[in-house]
Amino acid sequence: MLIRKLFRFENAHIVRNCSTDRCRRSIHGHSYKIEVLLEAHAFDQGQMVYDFGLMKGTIRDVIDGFDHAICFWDRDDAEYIAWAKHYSARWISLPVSPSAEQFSRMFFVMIDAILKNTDMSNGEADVHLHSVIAHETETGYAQCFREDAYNPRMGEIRLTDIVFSEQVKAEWKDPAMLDRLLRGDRFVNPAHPLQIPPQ
Ligand SMILES: Nc1nc2c(c(=O)[nH]1)N=C([C@H](O)[C@H](O)COP(=O)(O)OP(=O)(O)OP(=O)(O)O)CN2
Repeated sequence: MLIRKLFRFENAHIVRNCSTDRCRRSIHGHSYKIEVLLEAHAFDQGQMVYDFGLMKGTIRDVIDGFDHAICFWDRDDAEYIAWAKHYSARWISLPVSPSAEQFSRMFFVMIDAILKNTDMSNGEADVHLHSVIAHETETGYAQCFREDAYNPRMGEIRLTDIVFSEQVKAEWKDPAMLDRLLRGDRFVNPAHPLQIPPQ
């Protein structure tokens, strides 16, 4: 079974080398919608694949890091990158170009790492990330599956190569969240007593 949670943010970019002239030479923004699809073949104790509320912790925080920020490919022109960093407190440097396709891959890699580093506390069985859909506009989206996220032919995305500005990190609920993720620290979901005992 699949479940899906939708997140939204506003973000600006240029996508170099693409066919659309407005897109490759002019800074423009999008109201992104990110769909996170989780899959499991058994339920937790609440008879859910994964409680939607649990996705409003670290997963929501990392996605919200992109809100009101400018994203640039770390191979872009050095002068442009310096300008973006100077004039925008919130910026993110990416190891790949900020196309919808690469956004979906990048979020897959980040959310996959978060879930793999999370200690489940409510009997979740085999919940895992199925795919991530990045809607760039009302009419265009990209969907990343596991085989896309780690496909070197699409460019390698290492967590260490996604660099968030100090302002972005300071606005996270846990400003050390990324460092903790990179160190492999565990994220622990809250435990709670059951109202109805299991059969
Ligand atoms: N496959 C992709 N194609 C394009 C991407 C992309 O990320 N992946 N990105 C762009 C631009 O960012 C552009 O702003 C969005 O393109 P488009 O869908 O053509 O935007 P419109 O606002 O013109 O959409 P309409 O709904 O058709 O008016 C270009 N291509």
